[in-house]
Amino acid sequence: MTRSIQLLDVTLRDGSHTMRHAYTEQQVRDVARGLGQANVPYFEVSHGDGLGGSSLQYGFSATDELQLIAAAKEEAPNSKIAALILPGIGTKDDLKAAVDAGIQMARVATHITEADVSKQHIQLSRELGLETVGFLMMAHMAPTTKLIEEAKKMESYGAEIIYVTDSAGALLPHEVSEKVRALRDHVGTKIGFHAHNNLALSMANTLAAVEAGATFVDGSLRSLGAGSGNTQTEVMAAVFERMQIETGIHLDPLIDVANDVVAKFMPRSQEIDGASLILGYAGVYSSFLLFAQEAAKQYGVNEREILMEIGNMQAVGGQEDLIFEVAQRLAQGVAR
Ligand SMILES: CC[C@H](O)CC(=O)C(=O)O
Ligand SMILES: [Mn+2]
Repeated sequence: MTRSIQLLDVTLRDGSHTMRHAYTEQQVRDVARGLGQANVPYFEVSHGDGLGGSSLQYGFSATDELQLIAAAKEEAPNSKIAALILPGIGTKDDLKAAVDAGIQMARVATHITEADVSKQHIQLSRELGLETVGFLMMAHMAPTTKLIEEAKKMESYGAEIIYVTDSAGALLPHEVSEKVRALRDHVGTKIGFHAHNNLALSMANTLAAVEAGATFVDGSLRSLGAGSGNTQTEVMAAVFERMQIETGIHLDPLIDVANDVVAKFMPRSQEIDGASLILGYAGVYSSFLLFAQEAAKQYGVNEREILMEIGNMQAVGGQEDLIFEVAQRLAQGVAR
């Protein structure tokens, strides 16, 4: 029997962190057109922190995300466009507006232990006729039993796909296998996996997820995403083709858009440098990287020390302010 996988590209959302939320409409059009030509089934467009993320706390978007979603839809009418939404950041009105702009999938994201807050957004997403994902972030921070408990809540609210999201790029392949297999055995939804490459494990972890039963996997072109980026979409498509796993994707135009479009505007190539390695090692949210670098510069302290301390504190998304507090304390030589 031929196996098939749905590939979801997050260049135009997770990549937005690395682009400092400054995607132009033209860049989005060019990437979306390429993804459409390559027959990529799903791709995500929005501020890096999801709908409504444009703010002082997370960074203002240079271009309104609804305008970017509408432009992407025009360029890739046959791909399904997803938007991420975090309850507490994106409102129900943001979700309705995104539907008018052209999304067909909502990915409702919460911290791994906080699925309760996704109820209203998941229910609304279903009412709006969207394909609905529960996106459990920072999956390394909870034992598998807790993951199952939280996933079951999302399933009961109406989620059709539940993601194990390795936001920090901290999971090891055997841990991914265990988590995905447990979901497969205990939850009735489809299962997805989202990786970050901070420990150079994103591809290995993605394959572990697929072998354990995930049928949705995320990637970004040239790995353009937070921290060291995500599993590289075009590489993943090539690997799946070699494994005779059906994705429906045309490899050549995908490689073209990665190299002729994305590589031309990305601020730097996605490598694992000292700081991004520490994200994975210490279990820190990948989108904290640029904040830590900024704080290190501002207070004249070492960015790796900040990230190690943030990892020890088990900081979670929404606690970006802590990064600056830690930097200030380190500059003053004050221990926690
Ligand atoms: C909400 C921000 C975050 O970037 C979502 C995500 O992609 C992750 O947790 O990895
Ligand atoms: Mn991510």
